[in-house]
Amino acid sequence: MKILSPEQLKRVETQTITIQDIELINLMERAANAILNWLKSKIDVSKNSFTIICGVGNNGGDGLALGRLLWEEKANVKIYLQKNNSYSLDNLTNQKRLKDLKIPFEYYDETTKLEIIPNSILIDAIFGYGLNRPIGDEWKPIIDQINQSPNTVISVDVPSGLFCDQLNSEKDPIVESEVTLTFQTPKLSLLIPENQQYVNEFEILDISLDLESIEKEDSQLGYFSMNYVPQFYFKRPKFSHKYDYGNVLVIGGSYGKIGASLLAAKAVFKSGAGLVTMYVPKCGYSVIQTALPEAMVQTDFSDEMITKFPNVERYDTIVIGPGMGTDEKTYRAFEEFLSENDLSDKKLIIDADGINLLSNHPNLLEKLPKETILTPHDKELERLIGSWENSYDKIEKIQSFVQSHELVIVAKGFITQTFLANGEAYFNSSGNPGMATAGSGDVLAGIIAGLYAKQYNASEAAIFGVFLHGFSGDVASQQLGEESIMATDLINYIPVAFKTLFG
Ligand SMILES: NC(=O)C1=CN([C@@H]2O[C@H](COP(=O)(O)OP(=O)(O)OC[C@H]3O[C@@H](n4cnc5c(N)ncnc54)[C@H](O)[C@@H]3O)[C@@H](O)[C@H]2O)[C@@H](O)CC1
Ligand SMILES: Nc1ncnc2c1ncn2[C@@H]1O[C@H](COP(=O)(O)OP(=O)(O)O)[C@@H](O)[C@H]1O
Ligand SMILES: [K+]
Repeated sequence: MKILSPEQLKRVETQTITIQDIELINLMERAANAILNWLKSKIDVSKNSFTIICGVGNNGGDGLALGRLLWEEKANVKIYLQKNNSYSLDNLTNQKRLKDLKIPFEYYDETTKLEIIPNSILIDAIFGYGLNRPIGDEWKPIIDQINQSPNTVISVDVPSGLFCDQLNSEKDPIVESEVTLTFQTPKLSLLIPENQQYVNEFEILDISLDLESIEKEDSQLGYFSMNYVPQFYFKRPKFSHKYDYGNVLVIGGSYGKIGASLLAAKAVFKSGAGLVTMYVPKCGYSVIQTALPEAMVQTDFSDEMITKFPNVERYDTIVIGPGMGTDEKTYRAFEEFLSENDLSDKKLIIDADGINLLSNHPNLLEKLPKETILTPHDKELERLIGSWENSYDKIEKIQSFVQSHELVIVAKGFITQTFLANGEAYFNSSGNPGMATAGSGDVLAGIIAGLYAKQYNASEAAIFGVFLHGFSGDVASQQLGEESIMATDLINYIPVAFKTLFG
C-alpha cells in the first residue's frame, strides 16, 4: 500500500468523490463509522463514556460525526469544539447535524479547562493531515491537558500536532495517543521511531478511497501489510524436484559463532529451499552434522575461521556472513571470491560480518552482482552508508545508496524497511519486540535466502521474507510470550506462519 503525502491524500479524496459519485461529507461519515465499528469491536460503546475534542477542519468534522454516532448508540458523550470564526464546510454540516438532533457541544479556546468525563475514552480530533505549520504555543495548554489526563487517548487519523511527512521540533505540542486510527493508508510519520512517544500503536481503517487513484500517485514509499500476502502464494508443482527449489550455500561461522550460520541454514530449509550446503571452519563440522543432518557441510582449511571461499559453481543462492568474523584472512578470502568469480547469475544475501567487511572495503561493493540483498541492523548500516540526522534523512541516504550501487537493503529495526534497487522502500507491518533477541537477524537472512532460492525475485524475497520473519515472531509471541522468544523459536514457527498465511 502506498504511503502518500497530504497533498496526494487530498487528491485521492477528490478523485474518490468524483469516481464514486459521492460528496466529501459521505467520506467523513464513512470515517466516523469506521471508528465507531472499530470501537464496537473492542468495547460495548453504550456502557462507555467519550470525551471528544474537535478542531476546525475535517479532522474535527470526523470527531463531530463520531460524537453523533456514539450518541445514537446511547454512549455517554461530551463534545468540545474549538471556538473559531472559520470552519471547514463539512465541519459546519456536522455542527448543524448535532444541533438538529439537539446533541449538545461546548466550545473551547486556549484558556479552557477541559472537563474530561472521568474514565471516558478521550478522542483527539483536533488536527489531521491538514496540519501545515506547528501548533502554536497558545494551544499547548489544551494538548497538555490531554497528555496529562489519565484517560485512554485515541487519535483520529494522526495524533494532533504531528506532521505527516516531516519531522516535528522537540518543543511542538503533540498529542500522545494510545492508539491512532488512521484512514486507508498509514502516514509516514506513524512509522518513524522519533514519533513513538506520540504514536504508540496505530491501526489502518478502510474508508474505501479509490484504490486505483492511490496506485496512480507517484510515491516511492509503501507499507507491506497482510492484504498483500496472498499474491506471494506459491503452490509446489506435483512433479517437482528438490533442485527446483534452489541450491543454497551458507558461508559463515567462526570459532564460538558456528550457531549463527546454523540458524541461518535452518531458516533456509524451513522457508522452502531444496538443498542447503554450509561452508564453515573445521570446528563447525561435527556440530552441524549433528544439529542439522539435512545440510551438507564443507569445511575450510582453518579450524577457527574462513580463510578461503569454496567453489560456488553449483549453487544458485549464496548467504555470506552469519557468524563469519572480520579477520583480515577472512576479508582477503572474501575479496578474492568477489574478484575471481563471475557471480552475475548468482543470488547473494550478505549479512552481519559480511556487511562489516564491505563497509571496511567499499571498493568491494562494485563487485557484487546486481540486486544483492544486504540485511544490516542500524550499526551495520551506519558503517556502510555513514550516519544520518534523523529517520527522514536515513530514508533518503539509503535510497541514494541502493540506487547508485543497484543493491537491495533490508534496514532492520522495530519497523524494518526494505529498499529496492530502484529506490522504492517498503515498511514492514509484522513483528514484535520479542524478536530483539540474539540470532534473530541470522534467521531473517536464512528466510530471505530460502525464498530467493525458489520462485521469488530479489525484491519479493526481501519484502516478503521480512514480513514472514516478523509474522513467525508474532505467532511465536502468541504461543510463548515476547520475553521467551529465542531465534530458534522464530524458525520453529515458520511452518505455522506459512499455514496461517496460505492455509
Ligand atoms: N483521507 C480522507 O479521504 C478523509 C479525511 N478526513 C479527515 O480530514 C482530515 C484532514 O482535514 P483538513 O484538510 O480539513 O485538515 P485538518 O482537520 O487536519 O485541519 C486543518 C485546518 O487547520 C488549519 N491549520 C493547519 N495547521 C494549523 C496550525 N498549526 N494551527 C492552527 N490551525 C492550523 C488549516 O488551515 C485547516 O483549516 C484528515 O486527517 C481526516 O481526519 C475525513 O473527514 C474524510 C476522508
Ligand atoms: N522491537 C522489535 N520489533 C520487531 N522486530 C524487531 C525488534 N527488534 C529487533 N527486531 C528484528 O529482529 C532482528 C534482529 O536482527 P539483528 O539485529 O541482526 O540481530 P542478531 O545479530 O542478534 O541476529 C531484525 O530482523 C529486527 O527487525
Ligand atoms: K487527530
